[in-house]
Amino acid sequence: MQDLTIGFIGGGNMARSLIGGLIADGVAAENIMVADPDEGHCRALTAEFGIATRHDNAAVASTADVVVLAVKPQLLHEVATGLAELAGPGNRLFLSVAAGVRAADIERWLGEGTPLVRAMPNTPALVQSGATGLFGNANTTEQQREAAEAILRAVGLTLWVDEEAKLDAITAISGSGPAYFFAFMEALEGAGEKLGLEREQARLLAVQTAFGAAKMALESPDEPGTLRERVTSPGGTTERALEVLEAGGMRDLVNDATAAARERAGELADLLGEN
Ligand SMILES: NC(=O)C1=CN([C@@H]2O[C@H](COP(=O)(O)OP(=O)(O)OC[C@H]3O[C@@H](n4cnc5c(N)ncnc54)[C@H](O)[C@@H]3O)[C@@H](O)[C@H]2O)C=CC1
Ligand SMILES: O=C(O)[C@@H]1CCC=N1
Repeated sequence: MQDLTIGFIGGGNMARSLIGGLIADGVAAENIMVADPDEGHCRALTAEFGIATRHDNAAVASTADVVVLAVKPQLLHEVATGLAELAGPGNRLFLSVAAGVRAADIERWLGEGTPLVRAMPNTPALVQSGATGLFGNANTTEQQREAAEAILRAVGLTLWVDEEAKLDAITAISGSGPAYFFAFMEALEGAGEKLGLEREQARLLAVQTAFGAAKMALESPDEPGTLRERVTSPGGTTERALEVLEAGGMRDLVNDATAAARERAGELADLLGEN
């Protein structure tokens, strides 16, 4: 992994998160390059991580062992067809992080036989606490799968799926998931303010509590349900609050929200796969 050269096509939020995590994990800045038409994004990445940036996708892809496709799903067709000369059977590995674009479509755009891994990471990769689902097409070698996994493992947890459709579920749970937890933190911060705390105090308490709960849930042998029960004294304050959340349909809401996200991933795949 340390010797791999990694070329990012697109240097936005997700690329920045992955690059930050890779650098923090000890990958040399010389082994990472980014192509992005946005001068501001390029300058910011060079200033923050000391990596080289270009405006030319092919120039970056041609020097990379692994090409990470990190543009918006709607741009992937144009970007992939522009890199077709650098792809193909037995050639470098392409690693797409785009939500809702199927491996078969990306392979068709790059060229049949191209080794391709589809990944669904999330932005906590920036602080090496990401969660990524991975799916490799039939053209990938064991070594290439290991390379893809090593890149994503450097920034958090990785998990392979044997059916590509499961990536859409992963998108709904952990790809989009950080936004749900941030939204909950925002809500808790606002609620704290309404209850008379300073905004800053409420934010700190909300964020630290989310962190503490996540750390406990990760480190404890007990399930989240058991940890929840331990906070909930019979006849106490937590019980009263949870009753309100349950009565408001919290679980149904979470089911509906994640089903909607998964459906959107499928819609995007159908729409973008028409190209
Ligand atoms: N943001 C997130 O939490 C996650 C995003 N993803 C996926 O990552 C991909 C990128 O998303 P974000 O980073 O959020 O978007 P973004 O908009 O922050 O970044 C996209 C970057 O691509 C650049 N770009 C535009 N046209 C280009 C071209 N022709 N060639 C090269 N670069 C070009 C833009 O200037 C921008 O810097 C998407 O496909 C998304 O589905 C996946 C998991 C999580
Ligand atoms: O919202 C999106 O479409 C992307 C994919 C997962 C997180 N962000």
